[in-house]
Amino acid sequence: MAKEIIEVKNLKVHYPIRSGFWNRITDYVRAVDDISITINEGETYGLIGESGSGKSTTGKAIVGVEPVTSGSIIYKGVDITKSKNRHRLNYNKDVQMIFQDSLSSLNPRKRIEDIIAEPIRNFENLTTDQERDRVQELLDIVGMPSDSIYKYPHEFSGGQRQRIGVARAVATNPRLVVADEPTSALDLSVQAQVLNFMKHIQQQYNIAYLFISHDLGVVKHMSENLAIMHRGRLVEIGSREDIYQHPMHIYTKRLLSAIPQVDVEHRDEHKKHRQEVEQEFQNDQSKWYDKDGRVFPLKHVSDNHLVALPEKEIVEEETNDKEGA
Ligand SMILES: Nc1ncnc2c1ncn2[C@@H]1O[C@H](COP(=O)(O)OP(=O)(O)OP(=O)(O)O)[C@@H](O)[C@H]1O
Repeated sequence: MAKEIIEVKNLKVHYPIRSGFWNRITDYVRAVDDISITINEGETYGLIGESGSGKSTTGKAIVGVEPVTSGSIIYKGVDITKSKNRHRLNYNKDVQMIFQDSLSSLNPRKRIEDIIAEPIRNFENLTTDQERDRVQELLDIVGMPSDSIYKYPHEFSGGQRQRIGVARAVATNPRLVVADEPTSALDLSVQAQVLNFMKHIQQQYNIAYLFISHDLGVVKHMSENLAIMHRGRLVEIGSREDIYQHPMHIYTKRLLSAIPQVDVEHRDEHKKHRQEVEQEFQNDQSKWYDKDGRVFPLKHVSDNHLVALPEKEIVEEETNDKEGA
């Protein structure tokens, strides 16, 4: 059975909105609103949703760079949102992040050697020679030439910088890497290369990824499990098969229909399907949200497949399944 590495329970990150003469809090942006996910050792867990759905905030809260409003993040049996002691220190070593924009996330004034060595220096006491060997080894793992250590981030292409970002993220030998849209700024062909070597590193070092993306197409062959996020909430959670073969929420179906079609023969058919799904999504919004305009809580449709629909809809889905069987 898969061993879990991290359990996020009822996570909320709310930002106050202030207004008026006294600058009082009048409302909150519910960037993350009651999210629960479990990531297993060595797996890729896809967190998917459109811009503004709360994916990055979830990722940053897990890494610990965004304050949590409520909820818990359990690592090795400890809630790290409450623990500031040595458990927390190990957590900072074991959980790392890769960012979308490698140009702004890598310090432009530092050489690659220092960029990659920085996280190692925070947690280990290596001699200069040991440290250089380690950096060389990491560069080798991500397929970068050894003389890269003397260079600066602007001397590399986007794809190469992303490799350097990955080398930095895995430098401390982490158990979980939160990868926030790591390929979305790259050309398609480079995207595939980066995904391939991320997969390769994962297998070699048994790293789990929380892979954040707006595109269900990108994570299709990477993720064992996926969570679909919308308006700060989860609308569907399931295995790769659940999400790609049996999507239940209209929002998941909409994201699936947005995957670009390479198959020229079926392009018109795909376009028509996309329009139908979009129409369904727009037509009956009241069906997908509660009276306050919020996404419904998740409910089980099978052991690991959960969907955010009103009770009535789920019963109908189950009945249909039985009828079809
Ligand atoms: N520091 C902040 N203060 C106030 N609101 C914020 C803050 N950070 C994020 N938000 C809001 O929270 C919501 C979720 O943002 P978030 O960046 O997590 O979404 P996202 O799904 O990652 O989108 P994108 O891919 O565009 O980054 C958005 O409405 C955003 O404007």
